[in-house]
Amino acid sequence: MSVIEAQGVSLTFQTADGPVHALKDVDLTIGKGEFVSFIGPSGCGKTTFLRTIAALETPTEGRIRVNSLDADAARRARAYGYVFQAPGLYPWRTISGNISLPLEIMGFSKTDRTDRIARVLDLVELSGFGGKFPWQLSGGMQQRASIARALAFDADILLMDEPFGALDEIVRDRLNAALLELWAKTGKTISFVTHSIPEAVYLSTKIVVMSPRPGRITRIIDSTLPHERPLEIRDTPEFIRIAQEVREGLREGHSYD
Ligand SMILES: Nc1ncnc2c1ncn2[C@@H]1O[C@H](COP(=O)(O)OP(=O)(O)OP(=O)(O)O)[C@@H](O)[C@H]1O
Repeated sequence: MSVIEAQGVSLTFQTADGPVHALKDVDLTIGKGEFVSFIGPSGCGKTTFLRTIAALETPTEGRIRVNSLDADAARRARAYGYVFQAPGLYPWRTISGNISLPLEIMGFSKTDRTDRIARVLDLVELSGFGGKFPWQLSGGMQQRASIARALAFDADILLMDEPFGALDEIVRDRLNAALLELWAKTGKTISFVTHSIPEAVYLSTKIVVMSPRPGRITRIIDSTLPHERPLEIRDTPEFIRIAQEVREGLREGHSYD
């Protein structure tokens, strides 16, 4: 069953310096429970594509369907949680208070909010930190809190825009493993933007390689790795082969010329 469907999506920004072709003829189907990573150099349209799925941008051509709804209707139906590059937590609210905010806006009852906050804090292994303020937590913990916030209203889709890009490699490794565990536990469909080849290969069931000017898909790679992935899987020949395929895809798009 397809959860996200893009058909012939193009998006051109009109700027003072002329048109910028952020997306060109993007066709993609994401099935239920898939973990799809978008990889490509700066400016290839990864963020724009995620924002288009979330109805934060409107395609110039083509169409997007999310859970069989158009992108606007899906946004109103709260079909997904969105995790941004920076945690974006309000410093004057505790971690629980930050997770609670969207739930308050959506009109969840106090009891329901308390239950949901406890459940998502547990999912991201932050139980016991709900009463802390963001500045009392490390960068990795803050990013986990922002994931908890996106999970709290239990949408079955998670859109993640390079959530671990600013973190050091050790923390990132841990969060990658935690995210896979969470994905296995919840069965959510995840769209994930990254610049990192190992991160894309480690996490994904499908890797979408993109290239800039105009932003387009150059290759879609279905992962042959098993769903169960200890971090050591990164040293296996199969992992290295898929990473090589991603690298070739990037080169094909002349991304690093
Ligand atoms: N609101 C906007 N107005 C004009 N141009 C824009 C706008 N948003 C994005 N762009 C341009 O569209 C292109 C795609 O940008 P986008 O941010 O989607 O790329 P990206 O692959 O996510 O890059 P990065 O990896 O640096 O985040 C870029 O050339 C960018 O400058």
